[in-house]
Amino acid sequence: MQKNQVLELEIEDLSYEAMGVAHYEGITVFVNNALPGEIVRAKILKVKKSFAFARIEAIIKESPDRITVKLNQWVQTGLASLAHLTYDKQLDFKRKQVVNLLQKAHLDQIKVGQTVASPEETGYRNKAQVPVRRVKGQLEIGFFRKHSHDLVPLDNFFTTDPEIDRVLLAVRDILRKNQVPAYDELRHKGEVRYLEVRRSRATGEIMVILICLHKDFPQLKKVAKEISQIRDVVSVVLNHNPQKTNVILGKKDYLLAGKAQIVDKIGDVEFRISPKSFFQINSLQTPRLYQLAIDKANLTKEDVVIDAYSGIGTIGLSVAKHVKEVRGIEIIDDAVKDANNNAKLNTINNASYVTGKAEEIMPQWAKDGLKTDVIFVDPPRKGLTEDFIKAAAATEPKKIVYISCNPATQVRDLQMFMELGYSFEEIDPVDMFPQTPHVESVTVLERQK
Ligand SMILES: C[S@@+](CC[C@H](N)C(=O)[O-])C[C@H]1O[C@@H](n2cnc3c(N)ncnc32)[C@H](O)[C@@H]1O
Repeated sequence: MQKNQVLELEIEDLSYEAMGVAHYEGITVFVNNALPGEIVRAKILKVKKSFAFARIEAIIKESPDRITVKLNQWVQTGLASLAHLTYDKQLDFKRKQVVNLLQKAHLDQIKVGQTVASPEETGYRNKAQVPVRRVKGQLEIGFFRKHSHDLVPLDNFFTTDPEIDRVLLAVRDILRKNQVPAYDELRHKGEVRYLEVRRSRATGEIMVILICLHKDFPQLKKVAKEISQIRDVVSVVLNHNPQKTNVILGKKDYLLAGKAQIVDKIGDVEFRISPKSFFQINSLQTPRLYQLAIDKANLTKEDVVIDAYSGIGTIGLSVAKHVKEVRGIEIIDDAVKDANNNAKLNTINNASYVTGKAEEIMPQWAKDGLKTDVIFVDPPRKGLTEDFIKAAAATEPKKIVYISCNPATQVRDLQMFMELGYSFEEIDPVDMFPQTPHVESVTVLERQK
């Protein structure tokens, strides 16, 4: 097989990154935008030892599950790389990810529920973070083409709340009008690197964050004032990122206009959200995810609960009214301050949060003899560490509720809990990210007597 060769391929499967999978002369070929059951003519873009990447030149036989996507760029950029598949089949694809992982781990007896559909299939995101670059002489916002830093200009972000799109475009036009230079990555020059916009579904409040190379530039005051006049914008913040790096956010935030936080709600609990706070991005699906976890945990008024990887306290504060006490652990100090303030804001007196690494605090608590009834974990994609898992098991909770945004690390961690005397019967996938291949999943581990 050679680069630029054109081959006829039969697509057998979808990879976990939503690429069509075919085989040719013992080599696995990943074909962008192709669906199982399709026969395509594809051009080879890159060849490695045992796999290759290809692009569709023509679809010879089309899948009945393919739908026409209004803007090809949504799929090309990875913004919505599953948008060409019907929503029902997207849900099946996510369930199958979990089934395959369990099979690989020889856990075929575990039941996998149907993926819980999102109430909204598009326009569900409460936050957008988009690059700003100069394209053909003009400041543009958009998304990078997959595996590159070429900006594809966009004015409709499809999975984002349309009210956020409205503000993104208004800010883009203000930057253009005031001739603010976009960031130039090659020369490490210019001003605005990214735009972030967050919107509360509950209150309609909008926060705009300009992520900039310098913390000041000549047009900044005027630009901030004009942005603050866009309808529903209540907070304008500058995040200063002077580094030559792919990391989006810098360390420092400066309030330019309005308030430092916006208020959102999950169920009946209010949350103040700061620029850097992690907040689940699918506003309507989040309460369903938490309710599922709460129902599965069968909480009682006597329970002492740990909320590990707690962010601004969303899970712990949502369960506080069902239990005796909640203790949270989170690594980002600002998020911990927000969590404790959010407890006060909602007059929740039985929840408190501490700053630290969950894998260090948990062993300490275990050593101090803490007895807990239920531990909720909601770690980042890399999952839990061995130290955390051992310490969690050593505190002997009756149940461990594991919410995960990466079923691969979740299944790995569940196997370790099994070795330590815990078992589980079922995993429930929940679709928090329609049109993308991301899978969220929930399971409850129970201690064996
Ligand atoms: C997937 S988020 C979940 C946040 C929260 N439970 C929610 O649903 O909004 C994971 C959180 O874990 C935090 N985190 C990452 N590594 C951590 C660690 N080693 N110890 C404690 N928290 C950590 C992150 O800062 C982030 O807030």
